[in-house]
Amino acid sequence: MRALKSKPATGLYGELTVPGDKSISHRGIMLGAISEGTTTLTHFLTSADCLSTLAAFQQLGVPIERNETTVTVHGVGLHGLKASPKPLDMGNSGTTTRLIMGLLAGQSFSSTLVGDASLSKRPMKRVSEPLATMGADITTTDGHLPVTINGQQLHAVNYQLKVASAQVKSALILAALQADEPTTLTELLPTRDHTERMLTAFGGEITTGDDGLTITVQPQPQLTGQSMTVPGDMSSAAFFMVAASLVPGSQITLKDVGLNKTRTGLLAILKAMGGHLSVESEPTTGEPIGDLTVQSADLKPISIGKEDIPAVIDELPLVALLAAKANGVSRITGAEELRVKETDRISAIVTEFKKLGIAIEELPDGFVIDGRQPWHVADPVLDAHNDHRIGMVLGIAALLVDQPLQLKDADSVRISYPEFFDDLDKLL
Ligand SMILES: O=C(O)C1=C[C@@H](OP(=O)(O)O)[C@@H](O)[C@H](O)C1
Ligand SMILES: C=C(OP(=O)(O)O)C(=O)O
Repeated sequence: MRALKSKPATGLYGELTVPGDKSISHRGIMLGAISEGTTTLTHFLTSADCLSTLAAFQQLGVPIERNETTVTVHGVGLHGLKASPKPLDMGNSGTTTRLIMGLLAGQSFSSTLVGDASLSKRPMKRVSEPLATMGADITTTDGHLPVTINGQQLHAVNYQLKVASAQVKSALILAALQADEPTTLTELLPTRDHTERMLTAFGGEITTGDDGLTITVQPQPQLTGQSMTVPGDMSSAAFFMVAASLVPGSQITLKDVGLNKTRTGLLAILKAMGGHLSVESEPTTGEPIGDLTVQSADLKPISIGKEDIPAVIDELPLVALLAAKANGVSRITGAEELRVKETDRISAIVTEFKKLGIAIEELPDGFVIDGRQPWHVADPVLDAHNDHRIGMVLGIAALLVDQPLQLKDADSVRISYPEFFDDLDKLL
């Protein structure tokens, strides 16, 4: 149990560089592993999820060294991975699991994937079924982990994705690299495109059509190791953007944050709600980055739906918190994917926000929140539900309450942001 900081006497103030992007750190290891030569990742995210990816690739025979946040991957090429003598432990990481399934489906050996209790409840058929259309031989346990993958020669497909998911898309891209012919994938909505951008940087041939939805992958590329600095994680910066917006008297600057437009839904939402936010982008050759300055503001309510969700999927608990302080009724719909994250995030947010007396109504695919109702703490013991993002949003919510609150499972922040509470203290 952790005692949370309650309402501060003054606002949040100062500058902060948040840790590296989780999605990009995972992909850096994976693409580095299947490239020829050395890949160096600077500002790598050393959270539990990314360390699960690092350990899994070491077990697949890839030499990888880490010195604090610098990781060196000695690539073995697309055909150089080796069977692991024991099951590969995915820990809590959905991204590691789904992407590695696509990669291992085309290898010349068999693999077994296991994970923790939360990950073992999350759906895996969304990946095994489309991979099966490419000839993959994957057995799940009732659609879940443990999963066994018997590597096969894969063949190309023309596939329409059934869920708006960058993890499913990326699994199919990694499988398509090993197919016999070019593969075409069509997304339902644009989702984060780090795999496409990074694959291009490593020498792969992948194109996205003018519709932004149709992706063509050329098979059997010669990938070459790269050196890259991982941008700050927008999904981590988001906690402090929301804290600074809501705690009166705040002004903070978050340095070198990734500004890929498939990830910046929260910036658009905060602006539409009347937030005080300025963005100073920096010129780059790779992923766009910039500095974000946020000041506190009085917020208006917002309505967001299906099309808005992918660019803000991991920040939706924070959108709910913004809504809980806005001067009207907000509606968040089309977000049923939240029910299959580390916990059912819709149910967890509703349960925990009700403990703070927030007027929140649960919908099958989101929430309705009336920010005009004053908060009244009904239960001071909050629960992260073993979910890093729920734990962190509750850590920010506590700053809006002037009585002591406790947090159960606070340690879950190690999954994506081990230094979260220390970094929050720096700004307080
Ligand atoms: O591809 C990725 O790196 C991720 C994709 C998203 O998941 P879905 O693909 O399930 O939407 C996101 O929620 C997750 O944190 C990271
Ligand atoms: C859903 C998340 O991650 P993953 O799917 O990789 O477990 C997340 O980080 O919020």
